[in-house]
Amino acid sequence: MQNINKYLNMLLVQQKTEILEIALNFKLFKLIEESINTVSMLSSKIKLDEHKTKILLDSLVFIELLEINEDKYFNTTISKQSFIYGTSSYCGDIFLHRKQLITYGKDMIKSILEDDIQLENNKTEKLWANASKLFLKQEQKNLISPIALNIIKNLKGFSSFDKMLDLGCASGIIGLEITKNHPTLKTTLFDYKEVTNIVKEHIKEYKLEKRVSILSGDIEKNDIGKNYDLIWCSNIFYFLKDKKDVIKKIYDALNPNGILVSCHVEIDTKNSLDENSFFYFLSLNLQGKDILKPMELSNIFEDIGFKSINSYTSFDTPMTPSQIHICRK
Ligand SMILES: C[S@@+](CC[C@H](N)C(=O)[O-])C[C@H]1O[C@@H](n2cnc3c(N)ncnc32)[C@H](O)[C@@H]1O
Repeated sequence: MQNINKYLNMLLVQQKTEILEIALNFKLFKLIEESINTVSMLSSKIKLDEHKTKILLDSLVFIELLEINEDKYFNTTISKQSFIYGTSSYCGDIFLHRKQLITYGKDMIKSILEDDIQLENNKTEKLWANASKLFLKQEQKNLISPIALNIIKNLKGFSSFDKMLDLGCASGIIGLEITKNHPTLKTTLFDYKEVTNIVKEHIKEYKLEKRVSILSGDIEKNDIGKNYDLIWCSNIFYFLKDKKDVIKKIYDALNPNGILVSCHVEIDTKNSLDENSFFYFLSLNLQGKDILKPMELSNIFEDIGFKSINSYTSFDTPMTPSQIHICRK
């Protein structure tokens, strides 16, 4: 008889995520970095009894976020890099937000058994605007921009690009980081109005008011500008009713030889390597938003008329691998 440990072990993941959430909310890694790093010191600082504090710390050792040496706890390289509250590379809110999404997703999953639950559209814009202030800003700055920069700096002709568009920019940080890394590039950041109100603040933070402007609206209904040498477009196609229409709009907005870089999660339901992606997108999928199938985008890019399409998988994108398509007009 085969054992069922694979399925029983799935239940343990929840304990680990709860522990990390508690540690982040206590700003525990910051305290440890400040040498408040014994059970008794931490217990009095976070006002938790010593027995429970020790359990919390030992749990974090098991998930490799802390190390113990004699009676002192120390941050590991990864917790130093990503979980010390207040540092510029802090990614704690990304974890907390995604945990919240997954928890919210549990209700969606129940819709398999119940009537349809749908997100209202006007709420969606507000949700993206709020996410753009904090977690998406952190995620774009620390996790996606380095990948985007690496792709874009290596594009032939990058130094002579004049105009770029970041379509569905959310916090706008990806477009801002690309602009910051080019001496003269002029950039348009496009998203819903409620979202671009937040983007304005980020343009000021980067002091790029002279080179970066905003266009607001609905990608499917409104003008996205023209004469772009480069269009960056990541993680937006899942939300569109007619992808082909929008991709044609992108094509028309590019200069001859202009480049579209598309970065999205594509899921092959028959490929076990896509298991995490499938489950991450499960609640969105249940809300009626299509997951992208392999080849779906590249077929559209080809149909629309892109001359060359260079595609590969990036395993560095947060949580799930993404398919990168570099398409030249
Ligand atoms: C998942 S976020 C991706 C943000 C960013 N491109 C990234 O990769 O981090 C999706 C963004 O697309 C925007 N978006 C989705 N559908 C849109 C539409 N129809 N019109 C304008 N913006 C849209 C959302 O407001 C949100 O900011």
